[in-house]
Amino acid sequence: MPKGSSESETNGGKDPASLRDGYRTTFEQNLTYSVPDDEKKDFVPVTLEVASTEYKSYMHAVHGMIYCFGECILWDRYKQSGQILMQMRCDGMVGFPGGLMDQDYDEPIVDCLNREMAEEINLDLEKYKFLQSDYLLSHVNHRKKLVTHFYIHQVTEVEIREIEFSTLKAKDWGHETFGTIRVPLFAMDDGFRGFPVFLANRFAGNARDQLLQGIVKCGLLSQKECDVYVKSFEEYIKRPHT
Ligand SMILES: O=c1[nH]cnc2c1ncn2[C@@H]1O[C@H](COP(=O)(O)OP(=O)(O)O)[C@@H](O)[C@H]1O
Repeated sequence: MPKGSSESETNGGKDPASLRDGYRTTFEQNLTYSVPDDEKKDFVPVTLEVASTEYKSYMHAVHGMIYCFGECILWDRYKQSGQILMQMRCDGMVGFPGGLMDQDYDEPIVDCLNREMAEEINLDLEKYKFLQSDYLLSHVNHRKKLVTHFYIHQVTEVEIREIEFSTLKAKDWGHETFGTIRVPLFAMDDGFRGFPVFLANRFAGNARDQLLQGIVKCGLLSQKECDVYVKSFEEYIKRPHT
C-alpha cells in the first residue's frame, strides 16, 4: 500500500467511523448556515456591542472587503475609480473571503477574519492585516441564529494586484474558494451590463448589501450613483431570461 494511504496513517490512528461522524456534524452544521435562501429582509443591522452580548450564543461569521482607488478606463469608454475583491465560492455563490467563527474559542473577531483571509486568499498578514479600525457593520439573522460582521481594508493598486496573484497559492483555493474576482464598477451603454448584471449574481448571506454599503462607505461610489445601479439591477432581474 503506498505511504499515507492506510486509514491509520491518514487519520492518526483514530476510529474512521468517529471521524466520519465528526465530519458529518460539521458538514450538516455548515449546510444549515450556507443554504442559499438568504433574503435581505432577514438581516437586521445590529451594533457590535449588542451582537457580542445579546447574540453571543448565535453563530458569528466575519467577512472582509479589500479595495483600492485608482482610475481604470475599459476600452477607452467605461471609467472605474477603483477595484474591489470578492470571491467565487465553491457553492457557486459570490461572497467575500471570511467564514464562521469557532464558538469554542473567545478569539477576537478581527483575528478570526485575518486567519480566514490567510487560508482563503493567502493574504500576507505581515503587510495587509485587517485592523479593528476597518470594522464597518454587523447584521443579525434571527431565522438562522446568525450574526455577520463586515470589515473593509484599503490597499494600493499595486498591492491589490499582488494580493490577486498570490491567491492561487491559498490553502483553500480550488476547494472552498474558486478564486477572487473583481467587481465591475461601471455600467455599459445599455445600462445593465457591468455592475447591475454583477449584482444579479446569487450572493452568500448578506454579501450584496455589505458590498453596496462598503462601496459607499469607502467612497468608490456615492450613494446616488449606487442607487442608480441598484435600480438598473432591479429592472434587469425582471427581464425574461433566455
Ligand atoms: O460574504 C459574505 N457576506 C455575508 N455573509 C456571508 C458571506 N459569505 C457567507 N455568509 C453567511 O455566513 C454563513 C457562513 O459563511 P461561510 O459559508 O463563508 O462559512 P464557512 O466557510 O465557515 O462555512 C453563510 O451561511 C452565509 O449566510
